[in-house]
Amino acid sequence: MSTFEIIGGQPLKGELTPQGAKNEALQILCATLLTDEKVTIHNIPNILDVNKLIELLSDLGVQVSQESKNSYTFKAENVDLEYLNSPEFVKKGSSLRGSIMIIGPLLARFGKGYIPRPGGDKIGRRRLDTHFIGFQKLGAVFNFNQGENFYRVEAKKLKGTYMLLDEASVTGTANIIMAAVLAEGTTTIYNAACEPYIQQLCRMLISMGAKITGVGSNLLEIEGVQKLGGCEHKILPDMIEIGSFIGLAAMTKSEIIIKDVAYKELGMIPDAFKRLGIKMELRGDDIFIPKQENYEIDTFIDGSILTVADAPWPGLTPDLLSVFLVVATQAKGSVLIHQKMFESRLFFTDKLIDMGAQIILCDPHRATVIGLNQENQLRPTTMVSPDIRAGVALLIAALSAEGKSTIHNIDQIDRGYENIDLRLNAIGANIKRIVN
Ligand SMILES: CC(=O)N[C@H]1[C@@H](OP(=O)(O)OP(=O)(O)OC[C@H]2O[C@@H](n3ccc(=O)[nH]c3=O)[C@H](O)[C@@H]2O)O[C@H](CO)[C@@H](O)[C@@H]1O
Ligand SMILES: C=C(OP(=O)(O)O)C(=O)O
Repeated sequence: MSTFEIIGGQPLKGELTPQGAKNEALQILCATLLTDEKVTIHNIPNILDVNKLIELLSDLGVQVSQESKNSYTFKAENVDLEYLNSPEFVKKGSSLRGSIMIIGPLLARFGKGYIPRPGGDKIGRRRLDTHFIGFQKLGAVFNFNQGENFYRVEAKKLKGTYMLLDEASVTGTANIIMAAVLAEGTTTIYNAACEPYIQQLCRMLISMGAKITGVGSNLLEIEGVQKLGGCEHKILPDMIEIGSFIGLAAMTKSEIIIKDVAYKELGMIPDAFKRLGIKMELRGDDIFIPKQENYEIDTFIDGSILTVADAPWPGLTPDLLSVFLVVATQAKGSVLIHQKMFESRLFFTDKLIDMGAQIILCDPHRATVIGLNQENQLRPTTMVSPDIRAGVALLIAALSAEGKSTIHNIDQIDRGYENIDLRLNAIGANIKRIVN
């Protein structure tokens, strides 16, 4: 387990360019399994989870070639389905969440898809029912071996149908879309997730020859086709990373320009930060965050305490609530952070309390933050990164705290943030990576 040693308390200044979006990349990479033709993907982030998935595809027989730093080609001409029965697959497949999305494409193209229980953040219950109920509705037979923790779906032929998803699951929707594009007839998915990740997946599939309407809405109609062809696709900038940088700038009183953010894909993220009092300016497609000595949390119109809560897109993404929480600790005013989707994502607040933050963890889903208005800085400390977003929130806290903090288990951060130490050091941070 590697560690970051951070000397915090200094403002940063400069430009940051967001990496390609982790959660889009995981979907797009799985979609390369849908064709035997060449697929070129640009702006792939160089992060742990994505690299693990690329390795898994390669183990499955996909020809992978890295064309430049962030561009790869994939050709799934000779997929080795036997690999799905190997112990190596069980080990690798279970090490990340995104691997679950190989099932839809494999089922659609080869009639079977297997996966061990996937990994990802331990942030509460993370059920997969939506995925498998969807496959069953398309005609697949589902089998879950509880002892082995192994999921299997098989189908001679998938048939389009109407389905109302039991929840707007992001990876579930992606998986079902990828199965339905090669099914016979029309599939209608209602209560579909519609994050930019899903929209991008649909755009990619359409460019491969799929017939999908309703992109961007929660009602998708997919007319199955016999075969998909190759394509070229560019991954959007990572909106979670952009949000993390906005929070970092405010908390550390830094002037930061975030380059090429694809602003119109950010949904309500910028406005949610503005309600915490963070000033920003859109310059072309860059976000300029000025140095701010203080920022004041808005109230609701009737004067009651603001709530920042997650919701399925176009609501606020749950992946940024940890960052909102840490940023609120130095704001003027109070806010209720309500993490509705996951029940174990707020426990890291203990560490912030140790650092001097005023937080009441009301229950596993809700934390009230009473901002310190930059009057008392957080104290440095030693901590362990519990999950990817709490990890980055703790990194932001450490960069704001004067003195030396240590964060262990930074693999959790590396899962989703490309060379975060080097990129932040380039604009004035002091982060040392200690590889154990
Ligand atoms: C690899 C990947 O893309 N991971 C993302 C994906 O995970 P993932 O696709 O696994 O998450 P899901 O969308 O399936 O669900 C996330 C959680 O929210 C709950 N839920 C979901 C929908 C809903 O309408 N109501 C509800 O309560 C689910 O029960 C679950 O506990 O989406 C999550 C929700 O945006 C993000 O946190 C993850 O970063
Ligand atoms: C929870 C996340 O990732 P994963 O779904 O891969 O665990 C995340 O990206 O915030």
